[in-house]
Amino acid sequence: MTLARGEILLRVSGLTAGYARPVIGPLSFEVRAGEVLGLWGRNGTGKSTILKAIGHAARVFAGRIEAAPGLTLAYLEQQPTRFPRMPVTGHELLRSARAARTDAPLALAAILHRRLDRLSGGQYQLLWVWSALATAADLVLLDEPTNNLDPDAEARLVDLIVRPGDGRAVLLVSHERRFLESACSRIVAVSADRESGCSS
Ligand SMILES: Nc1ncnc2c1ncn2[C@@H]1O[C@H](COP(=O)(O)OP(=O)(O)OP(=O)(O)O)[C@@H](O)[C@H]1O
Repeated sequence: MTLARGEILLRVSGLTAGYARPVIGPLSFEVRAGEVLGLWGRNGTGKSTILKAIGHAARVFAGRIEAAPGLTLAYLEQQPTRFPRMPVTGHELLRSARAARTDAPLALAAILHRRLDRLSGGQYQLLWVWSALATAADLVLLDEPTNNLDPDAEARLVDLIVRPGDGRAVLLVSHERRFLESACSRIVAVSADRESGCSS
């Protein structure tokens, strides 16, 4: 898909989402090409549920999620499963994720030849996030990508996310306001109070 900067890629209107019962909403926001949008809220407010609803893994009770025609998504769930003890390397992970970008930052490039089950939690997390960012997806959904990261690694994560791209967008979920302020061009606050929805 050819992306024009500022074009709306995803529009969420009056969304109420959940599982057996609604847990979040109503809320509305849009994601535009080229932006990094953050969804901020306290633990348990329903941030992950919003991403799951976008990824068709949670139920939509009301409202709409509209994607631009042909939009491709990459979705990284919270707390990625560690690979089992197998001789799978970072290079192989990127190949299986169909990573299109070859400009991995040096710190990551240096560990790509190593087995995934021998990386530290932080190294693994950065590589895992890069495996989504390096795809050709138009919109990358990242759920709590700071898991396992110390402040230095968190700064490297911000560098990965804000790298100049080709118009694709990132939608980030986190309870860490400071991290979102470093990484995002815009932040939407999500409230657990289902009457108050959200605000930019
Ligand atoms: N699969 C599920 N089935 C039923 N309820 C769920 C399910 N997953 C999450 N919930 C509930 O939905 C509510 C919102 O959870 P969600 O994970 O979306 O919040 P969150 O804001 O992402 O939280 P955190 O910051 O702690 O990750 C919680 O009350 C949670 O218990």
